[in-house]
Amino acid sequence: MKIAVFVSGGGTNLQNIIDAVEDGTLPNVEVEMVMADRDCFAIERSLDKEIRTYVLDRKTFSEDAEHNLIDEEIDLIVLAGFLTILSPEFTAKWGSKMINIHPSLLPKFGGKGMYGSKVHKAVLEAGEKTSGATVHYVTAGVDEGQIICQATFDIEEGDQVADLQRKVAEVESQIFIKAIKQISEA
Ligand SMILES: Nc1nc2c(c(=O)[nH]1)N[C@@H](CN(C=O)c1ccc(C(=O)N[C@@H](CCC(=O)O)C(=O)O)cc1)CN2
Ligand SMILES: NCC(=O)N[C@@H]1O[C@H](COP(=O)([O-])[O-])[C@@H](O)[C@H]1O
Repeated sequence: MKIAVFVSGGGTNLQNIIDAVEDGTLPNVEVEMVMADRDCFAIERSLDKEIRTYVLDRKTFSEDAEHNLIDEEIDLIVLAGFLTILSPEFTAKWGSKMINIHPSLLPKFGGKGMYGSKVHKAVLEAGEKTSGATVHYVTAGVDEGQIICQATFDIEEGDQVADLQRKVAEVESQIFIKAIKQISEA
């Protein structure tokens, strides 16, 4: 299964995918290309593994990404810490072959404006006792696609944003690889 990974940030989830391919956890997955919507450390992680890497303008990302995908026979697009909202045209074409990981238990704490540490801040301010991560298909509406899998963790007394970021990263690594593996074996 040939995948394209879209990134915007540190690339922790991209690295988890690269590592899972290399260690045999994802035996029939190949990371064909990485596309970034800004300069970010995920690009370094991609170039380090000599993966074809594009850095696109976020204002025209959907159109430019579509151009790069033509004739590549990509089986799955994976949004890994990706922060640009994709066009309705792009999601209509790729939605059934495109997944995203979100750092909350959707449908809570999702949608436009809810990304990165903003999510964890909102979860803490709401007084939630648990949080987690969600893998879902991607539709025109932000974070509204069919949920594929979720993982939860307890929020402990005194937890701050950094604690939730750490706990989310642990569960994201588990469920993202699990979801990609399930799709690759379907
Ligand atoms: N059409 C879709 N595009 C994207 C989806 C989706 O479900 N449908 N998921 C997001 C990922 N995401 C949460 O998981 C998410 C990403 C970004 C935002 C957001 O509010 N972005 C800001 C800009 C932030 C920046 O560029 O620094 C904004 O658009 O104002 C919310 C949720 C990926 N794309
Ligand atoms: N709504 C999108 C969003 O908030 N994505 C989140 O960005 C973080 C960094 O990802 P990365 O380290 O893989 O770049 C991850 O926690 C991911 O869930």
